[in-house]
Amino acid sequence: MKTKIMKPPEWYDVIRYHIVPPVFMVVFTGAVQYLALVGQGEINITWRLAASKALGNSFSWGCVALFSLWAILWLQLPAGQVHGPPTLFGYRPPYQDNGVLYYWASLVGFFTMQAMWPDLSSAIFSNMPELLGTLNLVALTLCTLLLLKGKLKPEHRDDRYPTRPVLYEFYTGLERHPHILGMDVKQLTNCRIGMMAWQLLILAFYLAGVQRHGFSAATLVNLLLQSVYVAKFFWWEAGYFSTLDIILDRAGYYICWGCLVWVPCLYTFSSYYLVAHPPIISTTTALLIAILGLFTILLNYRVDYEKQLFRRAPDGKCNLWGKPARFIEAQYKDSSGNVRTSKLLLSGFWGSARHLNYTFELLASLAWCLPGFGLGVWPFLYFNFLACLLVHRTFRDEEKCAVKYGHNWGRYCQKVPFRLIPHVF
Ligand SMILES: NC(=O)C1=CN([C@@H]2O[C@H](COP(=O)(O)OP(=O)(O)OC[C@H]3O[C@@H](n4cnc5c(N)ncnc54)[C@H](OP(=O)(O)O)[C@@H]3O)[C@@H](O)[C@H]2O)C=CC1
Ligand SMILES: CC(C)CCC[C@@H](C)[C@H]1CC[C@H]2C3=CC=C4C[C@@H](O)CC[C@]4(C)[C@H]3CC[C@]12C
Repeated sequence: MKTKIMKPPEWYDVIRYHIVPPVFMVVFTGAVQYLALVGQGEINITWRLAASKALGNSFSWGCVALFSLWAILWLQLPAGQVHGPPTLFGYRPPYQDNGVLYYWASLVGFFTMQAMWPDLSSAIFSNMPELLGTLNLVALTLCTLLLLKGKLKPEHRDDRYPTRPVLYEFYTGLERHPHILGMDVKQLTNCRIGMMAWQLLILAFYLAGVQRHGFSAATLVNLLLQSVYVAKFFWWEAGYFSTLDIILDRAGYYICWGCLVWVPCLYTFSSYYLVAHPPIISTTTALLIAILGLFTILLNYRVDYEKQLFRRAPDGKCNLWGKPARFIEAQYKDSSGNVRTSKLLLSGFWGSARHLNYTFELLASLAWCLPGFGLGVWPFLYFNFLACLLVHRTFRDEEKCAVKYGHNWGRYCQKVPFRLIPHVF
């Protein structure tokens, strides 16, 4: 059975290639400057006020330069290497395998600086609009360089695709595995800058909140849950190199600007908001939220781990939930037309729904937003964004699998009919 690919109507292409990218970029880039002011409790947000912060100041440029150099340094130091999955042309991208060490070293560095300058965290909070302005400028410059590099000096054959409107290319990016100064750009932007900025910013916001209002169990739970989640990311970093962001997405505005600006702004927003708007939930409620959050983070990790364990096991031979793993063998063709075989797991969590990792991810994010309960909709901004992102990503991922595996993907979907919630959706 062949998968029939329908050609979309012309108006759809006009919207997709000409309208969506510029509109999204203007809205998202502007939203960051707006949100930075909302989080600080600013009531009169005007264009003039937002624009006055958008160029940054000496503090923001200093912080961004120092932190970027630190992240770059860790990608230049001698370290072990891990490889991502081969591209259709057989290239296996190498990555530095020192994420856990980088995570702990960054925390030690931050605490040392905080001890030397006790006002550091409060200064980070107050200068957040300028910090995001600086990150915006740096990220937009990087995306421009990536576009030029992709046009003039692409590194791999797989990265060629038909020429599209330039703003579309700027938005999606051109190359999948570009290198600058010998570093893998996505490892730098996604893993080392975006994820570590998330950790350091929420820590700074927590300390700024304590300096303003004293200790609160709710803000501690908000910090702890996200810290466990981010630490888990660095522990699992090698697994991240097999995800859509790395194997499918190209390095452009969506991924690189997203990790350099959107993650520091939106992913940290629940913590940022709590600095100027102290939580009102009780300590007991905070404890219950902590238990819910830790449990869902663990489950999210477990789903990813089951796939990793299965894919690494020779011939897929491993035990899941006390029984030998069951699977479907699915053939696909690489770019040279060679038929290869992959395995789709039918046991454990992957036999209950096709994307249970997303469901637990969403519940975990709800847990760290809940300390802001009673303070309106803003503390839940990240949860709402993530719900849209993950539902969209479910369809994007399944489209990729349907094209790759053809009727075998259909067989898998028949055996595991639910996407996110068993027996519901
Ligand atoms: N906070 C955030 O913003 C986000 C967090 N995440 C998290 O990142 C992690 C990784 O997510 P992501 O990469 O999106 O997706 P997955 O880890 O779900 O990976 C999807 C891929 O796994 C393979 N696959 C699908 N079904 C099976 C199966 N039954 N058996 C074996 N392999 C299968 C397919 O790739 P193949 O071609 O190899 O077969 C598919 O493309 C998750 O924990 C997720 O929650 C994800 C997105 C956003
Ligand atoms: C243009 C923007 C509004 C959208 C930008 C989206 C990106 C910033 C995010 C898209 C997918 C996200 C991630 C995927 C998987 C991840 C693994 C997880 O364990 C940690 C988080 C993350 C790296 C996450 C980071 C943000 C995205 C790249």
